[in-house]
Amino acid sequence: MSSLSSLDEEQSHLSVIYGRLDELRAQARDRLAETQRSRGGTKESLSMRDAAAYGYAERLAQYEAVEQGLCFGRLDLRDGDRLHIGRIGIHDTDHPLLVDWRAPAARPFYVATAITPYDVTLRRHIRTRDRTVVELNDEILDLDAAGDRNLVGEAALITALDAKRTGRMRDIVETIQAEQDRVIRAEPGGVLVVQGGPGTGKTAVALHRAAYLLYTYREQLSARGVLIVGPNATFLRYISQVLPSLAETGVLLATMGDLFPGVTAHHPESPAVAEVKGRAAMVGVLAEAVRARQRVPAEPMEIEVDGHVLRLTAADCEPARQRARASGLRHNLARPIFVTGVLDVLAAQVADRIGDDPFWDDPLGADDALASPNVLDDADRADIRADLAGNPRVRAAIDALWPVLTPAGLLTDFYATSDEGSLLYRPPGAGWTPADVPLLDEAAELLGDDDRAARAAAARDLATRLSYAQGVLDITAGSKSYELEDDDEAAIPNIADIMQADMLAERLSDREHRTAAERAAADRDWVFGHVIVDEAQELSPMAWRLLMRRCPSRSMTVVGDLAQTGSLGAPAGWADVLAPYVADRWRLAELTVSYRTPAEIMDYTRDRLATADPAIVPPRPVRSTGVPPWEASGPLSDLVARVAYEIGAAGTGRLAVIVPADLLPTVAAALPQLTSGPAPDLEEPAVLLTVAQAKGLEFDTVVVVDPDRILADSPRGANDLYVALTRPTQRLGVFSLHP
Ligand SMILES: Nc1ncnc2c1ncn2[C@@H]1O[C@H](COP(=O)(O)OP(=O)(O)OP(=O)(O)O)[C@@H](O)[C@H]1O
Repeated sequence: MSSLSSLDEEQSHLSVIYGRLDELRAQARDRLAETQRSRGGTKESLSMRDAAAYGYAERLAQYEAVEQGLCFGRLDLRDGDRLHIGRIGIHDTDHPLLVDWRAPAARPFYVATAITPYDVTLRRHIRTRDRTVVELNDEILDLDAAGDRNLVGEAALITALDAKRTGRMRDIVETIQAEQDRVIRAEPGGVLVVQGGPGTGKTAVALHRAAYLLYTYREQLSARGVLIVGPNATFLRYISQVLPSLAETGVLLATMGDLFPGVTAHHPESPAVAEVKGRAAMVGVLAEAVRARQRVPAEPMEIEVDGHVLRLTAADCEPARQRARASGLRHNLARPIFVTGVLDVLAAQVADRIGDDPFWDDPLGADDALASPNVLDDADRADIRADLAGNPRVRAAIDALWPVLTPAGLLTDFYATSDEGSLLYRPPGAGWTPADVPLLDEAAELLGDDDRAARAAAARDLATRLSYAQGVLDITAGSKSYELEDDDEAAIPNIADIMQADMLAERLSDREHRTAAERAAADRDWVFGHVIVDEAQELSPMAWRLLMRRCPSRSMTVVGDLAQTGSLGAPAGWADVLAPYVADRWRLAELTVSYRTPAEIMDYTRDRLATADPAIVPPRPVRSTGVPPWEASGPLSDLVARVAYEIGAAGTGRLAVIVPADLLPTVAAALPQLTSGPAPDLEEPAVLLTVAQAKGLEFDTVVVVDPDRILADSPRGANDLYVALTRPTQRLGVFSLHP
């Protein structure tokens, strides 16, 4: 396709673009160095300088990240204009050298067809290696040349799809297809559901959408950040490098287990337990658990104060409890109302005793007023209440009735006091699981923030920073007396001269430098500008509640495939998920073409699942390899030999063996060359995974072990097998183990 003169022409333009990139890089580097060198100034100017340094460093990182494949396309327009499309926008002094793929002007590169050419006469895909143009692919967009296929940049697409996998997902900016582009560039408002079968590019689209939204709505979104939720840590590692531009501006990649700050929730648990924890009914169960911890004494409580016994009965405390509950405040915030009520009861008992005037109805003379049986005034009563409030025994009694509760404390106690035979029973001290996170979040909502622990932690943090800052100042002051004996040198400002310890401590807190994502990760009350949920079919109703709390604007992109649902108790349809939050005000976009899995594997998958679940209809494949899947059966030794052969055939590509969860130890022992474990390194040549671990991933070659067992292992067995069979990009083997 590429003639020498076109190659030369593109090469010279590419060299100009890289030349400009080098200039920009040098500028950013110089400015960063300059900023780092400058010293002194007010607290504000120091913090502005830090922010500027951070910006330059970020820009430099971005320039580094686009070194490979900087420019990948060209559009020739009807009016004679020519646009080069690339990973970032680059301008010369007066005109654009390269248009960012996210800019509106770049859009025709992805959507123009011969039928709807958007004024494009030629679309060129430019393939480069390092800084050299190696191949051009041109499409003339005129109607006569249009075939029946509607793939944009087919040659470049097929090259990308055929490429060997590396264990990391790659960006698709060079070959985004029109149906994908529509999702990527859709308006951010409201909930957009993207439904598509395996390999239709849902994850790729979700990530590119995040990049697009941050580019286009930077003002609104970079302050609040974008949350991307994925199914597990391995998957997040797999996608984390796709778009370096995402790292710049506050995208938080997280699993559900990461979404309760301060809690690490990656402990495993059975799907059946996770299902129960995920039910919507847990909202009422937890609310009841909180009410059950708002007590009145079952038996009268006796509290000894200063040698006298005070009594609290259920009848004494009930009005206080009712008043506190009726306030509508959350548990910890309503507590002071209860405390006040109980202290009133106790103070009245004390006042009755010590203020009792035994002669109140027995006048001593003309000026002994016959008014009240009690000689105490309001100030006396206030003192009594204050004394009682500070009394440890009174405090303990109140704590027993209406304790301050933390989400973790409540949930631990709730599990430990559940029926031992029930799925929810768990002794204290067991680790948190991902399904606990929405419950912790729900508990936090019910309890109201008692932020004493957070405030104490902040105070401790400040104290540490202060002492560190003081240490820095002491060291520099000490070094001054050693090194700077000469008066002139002593005039050079030292850090101790320009900064007080508290100022330095504040700078060390790094507040201004934290991106929205970093701040969001530490703050349960953070509200994101946009939330993207990948593998959304797996989320429980409780998980949805948490996510909706993080996104009250409901600016969300929900990406998934109901046919790949593995979790028990997951929704039957997107309407079920969304109705409680947005009624029917959500949009659906469908992706219909599978870019990952070749026709031979898709045909096999459809036939294999036809009886297990005829409702599963694999998406239309975009290419074929000519290599049909193989089936075999035999003892473990045969599997070992088969896998060894496939590892050889995969060459530099990646291979995965996917097994039912309970077979993992046996197969791992027989095939030690496979990497396995809770967080396997996908960049290794060959890995061993369960179906749950393989979700969302892909490999050049996949061997699925014991498909019948995968089918039988779970009520969602057909969906699990569908996931397993659709992971390969090139070769599939299916092996049934016989003893
Ligand atoms: N337009 C495209 N150009 C090049 N590659 C693409 C394109 N769209 C998707 N792909 C590739 O197809 C593969 C599948 O994409 P992705 O993992 O995003 O699919 P998915 O729909 O999320 O799949 P699953 O449901 O199985 O998780 C990836 O390798 C991705 O890079």
